[in-house]
Amino acid sequence: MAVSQSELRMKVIAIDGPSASGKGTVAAQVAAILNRDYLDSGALYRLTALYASQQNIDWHNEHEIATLAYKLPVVFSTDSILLNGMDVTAAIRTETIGMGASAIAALPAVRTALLQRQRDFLTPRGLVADGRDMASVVFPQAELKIFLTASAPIRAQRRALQLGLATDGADYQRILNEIEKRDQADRSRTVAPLKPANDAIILDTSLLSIKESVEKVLDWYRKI
Ligand SMILES: Nc1ncnc2c1ncn2[C@@H]1O[C@H](COP(=O)(O)OP(=O)(O)O)[C@@H](O)[C@H]1O
Ligand SMILES: Nc1ccn([C@H]2C[C@H](O)[C@@H](COP(=O)(O)OP(=O)(O)O)O2)c(=O)n1
Repeated sequence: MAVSQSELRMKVIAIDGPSASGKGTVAAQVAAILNRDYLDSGALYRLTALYASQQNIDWHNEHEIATLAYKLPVVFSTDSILLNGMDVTAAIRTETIGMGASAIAALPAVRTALLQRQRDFLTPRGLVADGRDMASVVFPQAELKIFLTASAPIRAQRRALQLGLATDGADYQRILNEIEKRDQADRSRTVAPLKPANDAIILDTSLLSIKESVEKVLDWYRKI
């Protein structure tokens, strides 16, 4: 009997999860080991938020931001991201832009505008994609779906270390507050909220090293 399109498994490993859980790090390493492309979908939301702010467009202006998102002039290369010819690799990583990304990500027209752009990253090489809705919306036929998480205090410590800040005191507390605020916003929105897909495997990395987290994903991949 013929297999319908909806039954076909896509050569995609979807890795979703909350902020600073390690999705990007694990997804990029798994992609390199399996010789696949890597999609950092959050970067597209961050780029859209940055582009809007550069043009003084309010992050709640759904129509204008969706229009920008459709024509985002972005070039991804191995170690940099160019927006309109400008290197914005570091500029999109600030927590202000993270909050902006989270705000515009709640607008349905913006998500629709970025949908095809994300799907276009899939080539015959295969893809490892990280974000919030890789498994539920963008690649529902992904061959493996992981929901990567860790406790909020551990994620805040990881983010602090990543930014070269102390893992206690005022900086840590501010990062923890920002992480919890963004998680809450991403979980409670009506479109594509942050939550594990029904068929996702939950990987809590609170007590795991990066190497162990990558190994877990590869172990599951070998079993599919
Ligand atoms: N399992 C882990 N154990 C310890 N640190 C980790 C682990 N996974 C990721 N990290 C570190 O946590 C930080 C945040 O990871 P990142 O991949 O940027 O998260 P996300 O993409 O989910 O926001 C990075 O500095 C990364 O090296
Ligand atoms: N697939 C995605 C990816 C990101 N987003 C939104 C929600 C997030 O708070 C922001 C930023 O995402 P990003 O993955 O870059 O953020 P973190 O690295 O996890 O802190 O974008 C989304 O709604 N859907």
